[in-house]
Amino acid sequence: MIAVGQGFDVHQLVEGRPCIIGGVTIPYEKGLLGHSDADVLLHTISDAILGALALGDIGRHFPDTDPAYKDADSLELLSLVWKMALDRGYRLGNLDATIIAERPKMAPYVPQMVEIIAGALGAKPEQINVKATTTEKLGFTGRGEGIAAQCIVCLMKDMLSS
Ligand SMILES: Nc1ccn([C@@H]2O[C@H](COP(=O)(O)O)[C@@H](O)[C@H]2O)c(=O)n1
Ligand SMILES: C[C@@]1(CO)OP(=O)(O)OP(=O)(O)OC[C@H]1O
Repeated sequence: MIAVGQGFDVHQLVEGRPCIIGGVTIPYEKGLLGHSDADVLLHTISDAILGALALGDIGRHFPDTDPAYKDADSLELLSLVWKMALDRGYRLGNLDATIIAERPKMAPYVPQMVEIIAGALGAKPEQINVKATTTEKLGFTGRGEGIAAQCIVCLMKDMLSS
């Protein structure tokens, strides 16, 4: 059986916060604002996995009103989400994600992001694609007010498992 899911997330860029994307702390003058560490890429991947499992979204499982998730490490949240997939007998087929940001430049950090995501999902780097695009200075991403990310995942399980 194959299950696909998609995710989309946005976080505002502000001064005085670290810029953590795909588990990598990127040197930049601003960082992403959120209840957690605001890792927009790991959030969209988590949402895509939850989508494939028909389990809602990360806000449902880790509410932003719960102090337990204040400054939470999104890699830990992704690991909890991935356990939900494993518990249901799924493994990763592949994952394709896009970071939408005018700045900072993501390309130098993408290989490290892929390694981190593959590690969290027990996958090979070949199963993970992370890419980035600007919006040619248009819109909130183009003005550098925020960063968006989207993702699609394909999960697979043996027809004999429930
Ligand atoms: N924040 C970003 C945005 C883009 N890139 C890389 O630059 C290439 C060109 O981007 P365009 O928006 O002009 O298509 C793109 O292919 C990305 O590899 C980046 O590293 N960081
Ligand atoms: C990740 C959570 C954790 O409380 O908080 P935020 O960092 O605000 O991120 P968001 O993308 O709004 O998702 C909601 C929450 O699950």
